Amino acid sequence: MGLVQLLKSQFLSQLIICYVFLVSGLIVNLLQLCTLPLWLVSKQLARRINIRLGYCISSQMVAALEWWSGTECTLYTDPKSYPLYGNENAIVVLNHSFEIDFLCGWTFCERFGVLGSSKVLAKKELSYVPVIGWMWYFLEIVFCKRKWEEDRRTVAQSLQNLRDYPENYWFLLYCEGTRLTPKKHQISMQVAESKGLPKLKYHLLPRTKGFWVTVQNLRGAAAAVYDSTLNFRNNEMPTLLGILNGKKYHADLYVRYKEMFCYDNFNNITLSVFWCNLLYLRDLTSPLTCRRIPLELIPEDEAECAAWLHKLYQEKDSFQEHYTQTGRFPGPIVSPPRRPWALINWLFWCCLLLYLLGLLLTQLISSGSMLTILASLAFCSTVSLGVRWMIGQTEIDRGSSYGNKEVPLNNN
Ligand SMILES: CC/C=C\C/C=C\C/C=C\C/C=C\C/C=C\C/C=C\CCC(=O)SCCNC(=O)CCNC(=O)[C@H](O)C(C)(C)COP(=O)(O)OP(=O)(O)OC[C@H]1O[C@@H](n2cnc3c(N)ncnc32)[C@H](O)[C@@H]1OP(=O)(O)O
Ligand SMILES: CCCCCCCCCCCCCCCCCC(=O)OC[C@@H](O)COP(=O)(O)O
Repeated sequence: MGLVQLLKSQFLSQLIICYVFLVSGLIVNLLQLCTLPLWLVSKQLARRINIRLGYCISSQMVAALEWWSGTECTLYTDPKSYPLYGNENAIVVLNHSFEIDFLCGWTFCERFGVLGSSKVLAKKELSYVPVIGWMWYFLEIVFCKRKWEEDRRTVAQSLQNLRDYPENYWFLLYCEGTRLTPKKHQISMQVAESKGLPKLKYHLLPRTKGFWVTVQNLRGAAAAVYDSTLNFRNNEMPTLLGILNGKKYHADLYVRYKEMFCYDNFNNITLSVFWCNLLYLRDLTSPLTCRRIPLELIPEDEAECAAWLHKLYQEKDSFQEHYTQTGRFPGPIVSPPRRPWALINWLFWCCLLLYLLGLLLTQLISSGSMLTILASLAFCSTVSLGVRWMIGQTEIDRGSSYGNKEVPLNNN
């Protein structure tokens, strides 16, 4: 083990990273709170400021992945769709199998310049997590209780609010609704069987209502769906603690781009693909090629949209099978390079907060008061326990019981 690796694995280094993240995060949360009156005066300006404040927090986690752990992220996609990424609003559909899949998603957001503005349909419980959850409140993240009777109205309303968002964003949807575990997989395949759907090997059965409501409410605001499939090399199951330990992983992300909708109803679909190319790609040399999926191609009818999504997941499953067999996704690699901004932001907060910590410690030691020193130690322990609890939110073993309950087999 080299000296740098040894340094990264030390508890003290990790404690410092967590301290900087937590304190800077709380400062940013406070600044976000201060923007509240501005919402009444200029909503768009308040949103733009919050995008930048949010970036200060989320980019620290991206910096930890890219610069501390040195994790590499490879993108497999269509070079012709590539210039659109980050320059249009899009709905991203991603598999939910890994503890740090959200962080890899963030990394791609960072590389395409949409990190501060990126959105997600997140479970309500995450809104209570200090720093990240509180930041999300100001970034107008859409929360759901995973109870459709309650969500159908609130989710639609929150999505409507995003229609006039001032900067480009990616809206992330984990249609599986929860992380993959063997038990959840087994139960969801029972549901698939009861619905007469083919079984999936690598995914849970997607929940279709969130996807339908998102597509319906973002029509005209988002241009496309980026169907993304993530995997890690060497069958690794990366963790946030691994990242903090400086462990390097290699993520592969496939964003599909095939002319996959040209088969069912040749005449109509061919025509719409042609118009989509005209509208979005301005490339008429190959009118049958549907690169990323334009929103116009997704059925408006709820049942048809659900069937469309189920088919998409069957195809996602085949991409994972391809990855398992060959160790790569289909298509060319067009990886965007990491940018320095996340690192610069991180170094800024490190310098500022370590300087302040140094001042505080000097004062503490020179005061010589045992009570103050003990109180400070107790405070530090509480902070580390708090951060450990936050990290626990990303751990699959500590995940929710959603999708764990057996359902009657005759459920149609
Ligand atoms: C170029 C680069 C491209 C890409 C880069 C990649 C990504 C970057 C993009 C953006 C990054 C942005 C942010 C990332 C940061 C952080 C994110 C972190 C975490 C947040 C993630 C979460 O919190 S996931 C959990 C919350 N989200 C969801 O649940 C979404 C999916 N769920 C739904 O859509 C649901 O439908 C719902 C939530 C809207 C409602 O749920 P509810 O349970 O009430 O209803 P359902 O309809 O789903 O359930 C009833 C139906 O389901 C059937 N059923 C029952 N049991 C099961 C089962 N075990 N499995 C499947 N289906 C089941 C049941 O039969 C009912 O069927 P119906 O036929 O009646 O529908
Ligand atoms: C600079 C680096 C500092 C790192 C140290 C600080 C760590 C702080 C950790 C913040 C944690 C907040 C993470 C929110 C994202 C969690 C993503 C996630 O995966 O959520 C799970 C849900 O999708 C589904 O839940 P389940 O039903 O599977 O249960």
